[in-house]
Amino acid sequence: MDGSSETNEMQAELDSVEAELELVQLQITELLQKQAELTSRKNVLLERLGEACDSAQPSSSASSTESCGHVMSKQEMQHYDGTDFPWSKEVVWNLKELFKLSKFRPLQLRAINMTLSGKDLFLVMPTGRGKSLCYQLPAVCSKGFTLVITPLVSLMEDQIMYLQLINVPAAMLNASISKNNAKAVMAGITDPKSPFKLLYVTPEKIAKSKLLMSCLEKAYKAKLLSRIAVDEVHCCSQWGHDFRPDYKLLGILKRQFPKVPLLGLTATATSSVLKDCEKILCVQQPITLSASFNRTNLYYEVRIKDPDNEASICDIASLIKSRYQDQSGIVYVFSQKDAELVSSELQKRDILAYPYHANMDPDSKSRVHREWTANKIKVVVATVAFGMGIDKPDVRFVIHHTISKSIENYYQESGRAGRDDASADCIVFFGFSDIFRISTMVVMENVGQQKLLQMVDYCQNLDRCRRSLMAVHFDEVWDDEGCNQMCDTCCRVKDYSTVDITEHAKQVVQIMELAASMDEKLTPLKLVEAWMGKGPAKHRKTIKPTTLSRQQVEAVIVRMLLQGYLREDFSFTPYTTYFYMKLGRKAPLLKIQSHTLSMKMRITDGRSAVVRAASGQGKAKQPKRSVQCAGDAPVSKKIKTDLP
Ligand SMILES: Nc1ncnc2c1ncn2[C@H]1C[C@H](O)[C@@H](COP(=O)(O)OP(=O)(O)OP(=O)(O)O)O1
Repeated sequence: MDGSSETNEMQAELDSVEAELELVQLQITELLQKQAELTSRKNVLLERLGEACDSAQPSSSASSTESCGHVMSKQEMQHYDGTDFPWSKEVVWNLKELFKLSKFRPLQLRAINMTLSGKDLFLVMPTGRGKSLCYQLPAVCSKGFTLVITPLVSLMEDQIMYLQLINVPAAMLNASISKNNAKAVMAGITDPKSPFKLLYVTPEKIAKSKLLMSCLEKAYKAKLLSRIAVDEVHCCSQWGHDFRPDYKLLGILKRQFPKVPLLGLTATATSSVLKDCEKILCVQQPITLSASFNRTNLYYEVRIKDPDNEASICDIASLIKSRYQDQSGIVYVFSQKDAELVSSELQKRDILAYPYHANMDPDSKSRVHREWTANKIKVVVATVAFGMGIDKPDVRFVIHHTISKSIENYYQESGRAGRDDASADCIVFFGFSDIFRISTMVVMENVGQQKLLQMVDYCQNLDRCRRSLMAVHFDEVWDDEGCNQMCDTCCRVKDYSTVDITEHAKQVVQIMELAASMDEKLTPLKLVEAWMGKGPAKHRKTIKPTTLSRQQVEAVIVRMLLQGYLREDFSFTPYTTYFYMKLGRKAPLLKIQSHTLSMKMRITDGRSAVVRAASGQGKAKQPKRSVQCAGDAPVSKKIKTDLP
């Protein structure tokens, strides 16, 4: 054997050893990932178990209290649920006489007593549970005024309207108010008689107005600045789902006014997001109060979306007409165009539906909002622009025509339902092509893809309680019992089985490799077609068309995407973002003989019935349609989506 062939042989062996090592590494990574997931679940369960066994804690369901740095004992916590503080009489009086409320909801009194005691606090409470009261009521019971940082002008306006109604003086500073008005408000900040109890400002104002900061400085010295409330506090963190750059500068408040208690409020922050907010806002050892996110009165359901747009709207229309006749609801859509289209299609089917999106003029928007609130309009077909500040108590359904971009977003959007604590339904229509429409939109967002895939995972799941899937995202554990059959998976008879999809997945890999060998990129639609033997002839040469149905084909592709056997690949032009499929980091594992991949699949044709009425309103029991999900087309970046 000459030297060069020996070298070639060694090189070949080295390549093969390296390839094998890479596979081993992948397997190790996969196992480590699994280990981390299980360990974290174990820890959460242990903690919950400990709480449940702790007889000193009478209620284990509704709340938990932590403090970063020091841990507050349960007794100490409970102390703040009491009514023997110097301000308690005034607090209770105002609750009843001013706010016209009969009693506190879970954690409200604790939060109010803590902030009135001067503690820095993060209050994590589901949307619609009454966070605002936790700073509005203390504001009324304190000298001077409370500074409230709010991201949206519309939110401020709503709050001020409400406060005026109950005779609580409040003011706001934002770009939309007149110069004279702004001047009067600035003067009020330093007025010892405090003409307002709450001052609402945008984070931009804090970041940009030196005059405002100097007025606040004077108010601080005169002890007129009683409290700082930062609404939607998760906007501080890039890890939150709604990062806003101006929030990052709010650390100045605690640096300039260290003695003023700060209250951060959010409906969606995880503990890591809160840790980040703590640093950004320069608060030391804040107490975190978290109310349970479990909205027990909401029924969660996922339906497969018809790939034909008109048919999908038709499905929604018949759902509304059969289940929610004369009831109030929201249909969330992906784009402004969808809002116009879906609402007009619903109107054609005799449903009083109107669109709402960011591109409408302010008058039309507020008219739709007003008339819907007054029940003159039954359904608002909206983009996510219809979000913060929507506080209609009797919303009986929130239907998503397109999936949300994350579980957190979904939780918040669907959470507009059932604020009056009566039953309400939250239904998502899950379509294959929608995944990629949204994917191109969130591609530039930090962890945007990851969050979208979590949402997809939620939708594709067949066997786990939807509540428990959501709970993970809020560091909570809600078991199936806690669901009380208030989601479709807990209601449905078991109509799925675990199917070995290894061979199918290998076929997909083969198609991808064939396309790569032809220097061709495949969109999800082209991949589906090639696998089903419908694409261009060149794709069909070596690969036998699959025997799976289109719905199953799409399900396998989604599974492979979720599990890392496939991944997204984007290509950008100034006007458009194209989405292609690529082999994922786990694809080489399929070359190993012993490696298998499985997934849960429906054993019926998808027509299994939901066995229980949805929300106690005589609904549900609707058979699931057996539909096929469409593939994709490259998505234009110019689609107006109102994504935040
Ligand atoms: N103790 C209470 N009893 C009855 N209703 C209450 C109570 N506290 C608040 N509410 C009502 C007032 C509002 O109509 C509704 C929602 O309150 P709100 O403070 O706007 O919620 P929130 O701030 O937690 O929601 P979001 O996250 O959407 O801003 O609940």
